[in-house]
Amino acid sequence: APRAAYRQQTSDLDYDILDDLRSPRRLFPDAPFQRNRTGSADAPAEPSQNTLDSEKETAKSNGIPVSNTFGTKRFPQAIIIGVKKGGTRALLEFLRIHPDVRAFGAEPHFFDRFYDKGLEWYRNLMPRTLDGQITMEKTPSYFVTKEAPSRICTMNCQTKLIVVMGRVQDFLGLKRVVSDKHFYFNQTKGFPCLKKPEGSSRPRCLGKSKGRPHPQIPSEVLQRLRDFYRPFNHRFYQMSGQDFGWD
Ligand SMILES: Nc1ncnc2c1ncn2[C@@H]1O[C@H](COP(=O)(O)OS(=O)(=O)O)[C@@H](OP(=O)(O)O)[C@H]1O
Repeated sequence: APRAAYRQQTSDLDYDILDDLRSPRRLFPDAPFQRNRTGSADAPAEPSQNTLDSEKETAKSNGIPVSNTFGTKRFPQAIIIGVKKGGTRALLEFLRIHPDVRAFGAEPHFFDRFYDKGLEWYRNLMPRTLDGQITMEKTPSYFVTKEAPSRICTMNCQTKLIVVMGRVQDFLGLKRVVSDKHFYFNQTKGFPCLKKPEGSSRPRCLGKSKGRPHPQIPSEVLQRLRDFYRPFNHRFYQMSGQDFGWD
């Protein structure tokens, strides 16, 4: 029988997508595996040594074991580095609809917490990719880790760093495959969710930790926050050449 690829881990990883994975449902449970897509990409960080040593990764889809020995584990060419609570999980999960994107599912926290484990440990976490596919991960705390940029550059200075903002498919040089037609606005969640894909599966939203109820914030606190962030926002508008109108 297929074994769990990774053991469960601490609670502060971004586990929401695992709501879908603990039962072995996936975002598109009934969709065929795209090339070498496996469950291993969705697992939490901290793989067991057995898993790291194992050449053969086995995932379960619809009760059918799927062996994945194709492709190569590569360092990510693109990393979503932030910002926290900016919709980074949604971005990664939606990008993974793209057949040329493969991602490690949980947050590996390599460049902030686990750097001493070494680059090979990190590379081993990654899903296998074929030529032309992009390997990705997301760990929003890299954005607030001062060592992260130089560490990422030590791995590969060409790594594309994504802060949730705009047209990511263009930035990654991907054909625009993922579009509005994949989503619908879910009133209960208050954000876009994936539509029912081809086949019999149901629409899917991200898990319970997304779309939390927000407290009422007193207007004077909001004003203080706006005043505080205004100069930073303006500097950012200048740097990016775009006025986001956050005032
Ligand atoms: N389409 C879609 N799907 C899922 N989540 C969405 C989406 N759009 C925005 N959001 C909001 O993004 C917030 C979570 O951001 P992150 O995934 O970056 O959080 S984390 O930093 O990794 O914990 C989280 O906000 P809060 O619920 O306020 O925490 C989500 O509501």
